[in-house]
Amino acid sequence: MTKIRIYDLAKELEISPKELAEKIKAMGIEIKSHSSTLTEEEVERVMDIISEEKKRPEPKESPKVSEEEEKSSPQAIIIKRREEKEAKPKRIKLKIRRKKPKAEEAAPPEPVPEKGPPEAKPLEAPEEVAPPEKPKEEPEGKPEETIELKARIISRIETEKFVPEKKPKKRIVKDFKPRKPAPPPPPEEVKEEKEKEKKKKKVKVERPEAEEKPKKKSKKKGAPPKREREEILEELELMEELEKEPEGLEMLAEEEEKEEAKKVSQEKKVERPPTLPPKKKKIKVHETIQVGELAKLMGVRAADLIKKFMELGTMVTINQSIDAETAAIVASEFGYEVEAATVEEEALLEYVPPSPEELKPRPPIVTVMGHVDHGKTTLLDAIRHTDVAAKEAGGITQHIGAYKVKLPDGREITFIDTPGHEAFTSMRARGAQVTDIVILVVAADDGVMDQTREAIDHAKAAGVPIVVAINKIDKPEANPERVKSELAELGLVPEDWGGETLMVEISAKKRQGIEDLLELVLLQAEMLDLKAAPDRPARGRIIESRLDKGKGPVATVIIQEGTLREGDPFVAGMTYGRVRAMLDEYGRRLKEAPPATPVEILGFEEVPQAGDDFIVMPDETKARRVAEYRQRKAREAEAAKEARLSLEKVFEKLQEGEIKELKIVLKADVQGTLEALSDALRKLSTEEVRVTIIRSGIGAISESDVMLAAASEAIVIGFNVRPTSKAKEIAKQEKVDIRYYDVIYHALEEIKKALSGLLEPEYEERLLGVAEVRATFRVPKVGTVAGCYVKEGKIVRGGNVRLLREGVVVYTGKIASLKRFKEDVREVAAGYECGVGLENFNDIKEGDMLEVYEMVEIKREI
Ligand SMILES: Nc1nc2c(ncn2[C@@H]2O[C@H](COP(=O)(O)OP(=O)(O)OP(=O)(O)O)[C@@H](O)[C@H]2O)c(=O)[nH]1
Repeated sequence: MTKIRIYDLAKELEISPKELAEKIKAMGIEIKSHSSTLTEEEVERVMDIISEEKKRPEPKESPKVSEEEEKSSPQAIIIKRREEKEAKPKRIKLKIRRKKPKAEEAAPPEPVPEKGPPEAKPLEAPEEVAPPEKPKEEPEGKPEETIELKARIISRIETEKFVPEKKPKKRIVKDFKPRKPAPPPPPEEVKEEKEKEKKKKKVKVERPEAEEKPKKKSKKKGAPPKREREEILEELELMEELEKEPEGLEMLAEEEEKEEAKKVSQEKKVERPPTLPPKKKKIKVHETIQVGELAKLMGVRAADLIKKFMELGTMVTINQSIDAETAAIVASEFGYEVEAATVEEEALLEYVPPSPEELKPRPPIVTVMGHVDHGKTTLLDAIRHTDVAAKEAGGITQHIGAYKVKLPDGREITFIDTPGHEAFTSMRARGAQVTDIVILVVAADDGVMDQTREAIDHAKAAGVPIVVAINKIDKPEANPERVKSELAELGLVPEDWGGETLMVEISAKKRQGIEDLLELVLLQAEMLDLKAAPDRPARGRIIESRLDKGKGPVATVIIQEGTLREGDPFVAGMTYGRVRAMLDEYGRRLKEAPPATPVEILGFEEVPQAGDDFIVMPDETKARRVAEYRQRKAREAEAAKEARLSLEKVFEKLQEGEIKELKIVLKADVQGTLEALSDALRKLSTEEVRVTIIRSGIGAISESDVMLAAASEAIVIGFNVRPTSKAKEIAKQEKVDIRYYDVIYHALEEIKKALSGLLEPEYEERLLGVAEVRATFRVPKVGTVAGCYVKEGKIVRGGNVRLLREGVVVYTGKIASLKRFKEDVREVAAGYECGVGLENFNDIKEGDMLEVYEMVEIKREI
C-alpha cells in the first residue's frame, strides 16, 4: 500500500508539518513524528478535513509555510519519491487537482501556475477561477527531472533543423542545471509581482545560482543565436497582443475542445469529490506536429506554449514541427497526455466498403503466364492488334506495364504486361492481388513444361482462374490433345472433356483464335461477376515504377476502385504525392481514370514499389502522415526481422487464427520418397488443421519454389535436396523457412510437433558486445538512461541484454533505446559512448556491465 510522509503531505497542502501533525493527531490518527507515514486512506481523510477548513476564510499562513518548506529537505523528497514509485500518483493527483479550475475558464488556461497568489491554495473550492498555485514542492523536487527534461527536449529539437548557427549544442544542454522552471508572468497585478519576488527568494535559498529571471537566463545560457531569439521574443509579444483580443483567442483555441473541457470540468465540479484526481486530458498527435497546432489542440495560447519551451531551454517558432515524443513532454506540463494517432487505422477507418448499389461491372484484369518461348509476347502483340483504342490513338504505344484493350463491341480487358511470374508472384508475396484471370500459354508442340507447372501452382495458390491458350497450333508438330491430357493430369480438365477449364487453340503468330481467347476471358470474367464502385476516391496498386530523368518518380497504377482524377492527393506504400499528370499507354493525358484502368502517374514524392497500394486521401498532409507512419512501421519491422512463417510459429499462428492450414512446398530427390512423404504429410491433417502440399517436385529447391512459398505463406521442405544459391538468397530475403531432412520419420515428427505447438526452436546465444555504465541519468517518462562506453563488439537497439553487477546477473531483457549524442541509433560500435535505456528496468548503477547478445537459431543442416 502507498504511504505518504507527513511532511510531504504538508508540503502538498501548503501548511506546516507541525500544524498538519497536530491536525492528524486531533483526528485520532496515531503518529510519532513529522516523518511518520500515512496510509492512502488516512491521507484522503486528512485532505477532506483540510479542504473543508480551507473553504472557510482563514488567516493566511503562506509565509509561514514557505519557511517551513525551506527547512524541509528537498533532496529527501526526491529520493523518497523515486523509491516509492507508488507515491507518485498521489502527487500528480494533487497537482492536477489544483490545475482543475483552469479547465473551467472560458479563456485559454494560464499555463504558468507559479504565478498564482499565495492565497490560491490547492484545496480551495473548485469554483476558483484564478490560476492556482503549483505545488511548492515542484521547484524543489523537480530540478533534476527538469534538467533531464530540458536536455531531452533540446536534444530532440536540435536534431531537427532549429539552430542552424554555429552555437555549440552541447553548451545548451550543460547550461540547464539549476534553473527556475517558471517563466516570468505578465505584469498583471502588484500582488502577483510580490508573490513572484517571494518565490524567487525561495528558489534562491534552495539553489543559489537560480536567481535570474528565466528570460535573462535563456539569454545568458541561451540556446539560439541572439537575433533568432529576439525574433522569437518579438513574435511572442505580437502573439500575446493578438491573443488578448477575443478574436485571437477564438482563432487559437478550438471551440469544440473548449466546450468539451468546460463540460468535463463542470461534471467534475459536480461529481468528483475533491480528493479524486481528474483524468489527464488526451490529445492525439501524429508523427510530427507544429507548435501552433499543438497549442490549438490543448486550447492554450501558442505564446504560452513557446514560453514553456523557453523554460525548458529551447526556442521554437509557431510553425516549427516537433516530434510526437517532444510534444508529449511539453503537453504533460499542461496536463495533457499525448496519444500516438494511429494514422493507418484512421485511413482505413475512413474506408467504407461500397454498397451493392454503388457497384458497377468493371473490365477483368488479366496476366499472361507460361513457359519460356511458348509465345507470351507474341500473344500480347496479337492481342494489341485487336485493340480498337490502339487504332484510335494512332497505334503508338509506350510501355507502362499494363494496358487496356478495347474490343470492337466496346468491351474492355486490362492486361498486365510485365513478365508474368514476377509481376504476379512478387505482388502476391507483398499481399497484393491484382489479377482476376491468368491466361496460361502452352505451346502445342512442346506441351507442359516446368514453368507451365509453376504458373499453375501460382495461380492455384492465389485462387485465380486459368484460361488456357494452346499456342502454335499452326505448327505441323502441334499436338493440342497431348497438351490437354497433360493439363488434365495437373487438374486442369478441359470443358469439352467434362471439366471446368476454358481452353482455346490459337496461333499467336498467325493471329488465329485471338478473338475466341478474348471471348473466353470475358466469359470467365462474367462468371466472376467483377464489379467495382466508380464514384468514390480511387484505390489501386502500383504495377511498375521508375525514376524518370525529366519527370521524376513515375509509376503505373491499376485503379481497382473509384475514379482517379488529376490533382488527387494520395499515399502509395511508404511514399505519397499528388497526381500531377496521368497518362495512358498511348501517352495521352487523362483527366480521370475509372476502375481497371492502368495509368502512368506523375507526382510521387519518391519512387514507390511494385505491389504497393495506392490510396487517394482527403489531403496531402494526411497522405504524408500515413506514409511517415508506414515508414516507421517498416523500420520497426525490419528491426524485428521475423520469418514470414517458420515452423515454430505455425502453432501460434493457427491458434491466433492467422492461418488455417499448413502449406508446404515439397522437394525431394526421388519420386518414391516424394510420394511417400507427401501422402504421410497430408495424413497429418486434423479437423482443425489441414496440411496442404501446394507443390511437390523432384530436384533442387528452386527460386520459383521459394517465391511460391513466400507468396502463399508456405514452408519449404527439402528431402535430400538443397536450394540453388539464388533460391537460398531469395529465401533469406523473403524470410521463407526451408527445412531439410534425410529421414522421413524426422520430417513427420517435426511437422506433427509444429502443428501441436510442441516444436521447440533450437537457439544458441551469440555475444554481440559489452558496454560499461559510466553514468546514469533519469529522463522523465523514459526512466533511467545509462551513459555507457562500448568496450567490445557493438550494442544494438532492441537487442537482448544482460546487466551484470559485480559478475552477478541483475537484469535480463531488451535494449529499449539507444542514442548517440541526441540521435537514435541502431547500433554503437566499440570505442564509442552511447546512452542506453533498458526495457522496464531503471535500477542501473555506475560500474554495471551490459552484455548484449542475440539468440541464433541453429540451422539443421543435412
Ligand atoms: N509457329 C508459331 N510460332 C510462334 C507462335 N507464337 C510464338 N511463336 C514463336 O515462338 C518464339 C517465342 O515467342 P515469344 O512470344 O517470344 O515467347 P515468350 O513466351 O514471350 O518467350 P519469353 O519472353 O522468352 O518467355 C518466337 O520465335 C515466336 O515467333 C505461334 O503461334 N506459331
